[in-house]
Amino acid sequence: MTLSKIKHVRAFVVRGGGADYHDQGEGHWIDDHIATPMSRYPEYRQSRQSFGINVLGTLVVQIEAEDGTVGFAVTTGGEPAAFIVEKHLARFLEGRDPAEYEKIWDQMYFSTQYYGRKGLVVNAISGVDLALWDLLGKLRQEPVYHLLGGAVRDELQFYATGARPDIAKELGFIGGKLPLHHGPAEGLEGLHKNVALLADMRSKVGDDFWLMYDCWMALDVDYATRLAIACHEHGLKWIEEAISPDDYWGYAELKRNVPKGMLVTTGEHEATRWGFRMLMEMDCCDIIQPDVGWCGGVTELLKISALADAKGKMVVPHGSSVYSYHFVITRHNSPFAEFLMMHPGPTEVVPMFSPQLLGEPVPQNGRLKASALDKPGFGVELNPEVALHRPYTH
Ligand SMILES: C[C@H](O)[C@H](O)CC(=O)C(=O)O
Ligand SMILES: [Mg+2]
Repeated sequence: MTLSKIKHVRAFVVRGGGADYHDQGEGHWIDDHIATPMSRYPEYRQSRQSFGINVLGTLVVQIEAEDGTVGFAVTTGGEPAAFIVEKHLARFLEGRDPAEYEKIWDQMYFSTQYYGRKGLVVNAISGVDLALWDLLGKLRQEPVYHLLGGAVRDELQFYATGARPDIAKELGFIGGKLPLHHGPAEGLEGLHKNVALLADMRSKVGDDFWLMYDCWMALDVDYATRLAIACHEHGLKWIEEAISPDDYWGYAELKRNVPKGMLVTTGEHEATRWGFRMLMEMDCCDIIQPDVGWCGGVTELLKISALADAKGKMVVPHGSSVYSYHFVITRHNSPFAEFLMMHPGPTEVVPMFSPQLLGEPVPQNGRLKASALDKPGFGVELNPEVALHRPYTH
């Protein structure tokens, strides 16, 4: 059966939250003195927006078929990614059958390899790939998770990322991941503050609730090792993205150094089967955390996940909202999912990519039924009240 062919690909930029979840207003927990690789400069320590974490904004990719059906997806990458989609990637889709996602991915990746491979270019490729899967689901009138093989369990269970794991526990999540506030440049005093915050949270949530630290690439192996050892008595379940994603050797060392039972996780800034192969073959971590909108999209995540399965590694995607939900429900080696708490407090559950998506499901009591995903494609629509800007055409 041939599907309606792809007529047009369009790329837009949107500001204000959504897929670029760091693009939030003042006073949001996600921009409150969180340790980063830039924390070594005092002027960029208090706010990540001060060094430009939110400069790009959200990329929206729309793919329209000849019968008028439109698939779309959101990711980060903003205007430069919109340029890449319109001026370079669109040619590999227009006039083609949407079911040819393998060939389309291959052509997008290898045609950009001389300036791409990771980062922004792979974000752009991911955005196109996700929009293509959304279109495919809408044309076939099936949710993406059906196209990926169907659910292997009835519901998803989530841990929550945010500044208030104690509230996340009350809301029914299985664990809470805190942002690390102080990096190596804040010395022993900062290290003690990091440990004290975890100890305080542990006293609030009790022994059985998972607590994790997200270090957002801010540390070095020595500091991360000391942090892990000091946090062990407070039951830190995992230490996430402790060092630079380029330092595979450092991750391998950290994994050897952390106390027995503590997990090392990373991968949200890694991309493609080759990047994740490196993480796995160098034994860098226990859980890989590809972001579905950054690692190459669903087409590439299927390959990454198969590799991880064969190596006995869990795949727990970073954020990614519906793009993660439709994937995680189909895989045994993805036993739970992340929910990023985008409420400024964060004291309430609000949709992760709010306000950009309509119909974006949220966990109830830390869980989401597979049936909540039972709509064609990824099951969401673009909020018509969000202002779209199309900087380039082709
Ligand atoms: C909280 C982290 O610093 C970051 O903003 C999100 C992240 O890395 C995660 O959810 O994982
Ligand atoms: Mg993280």
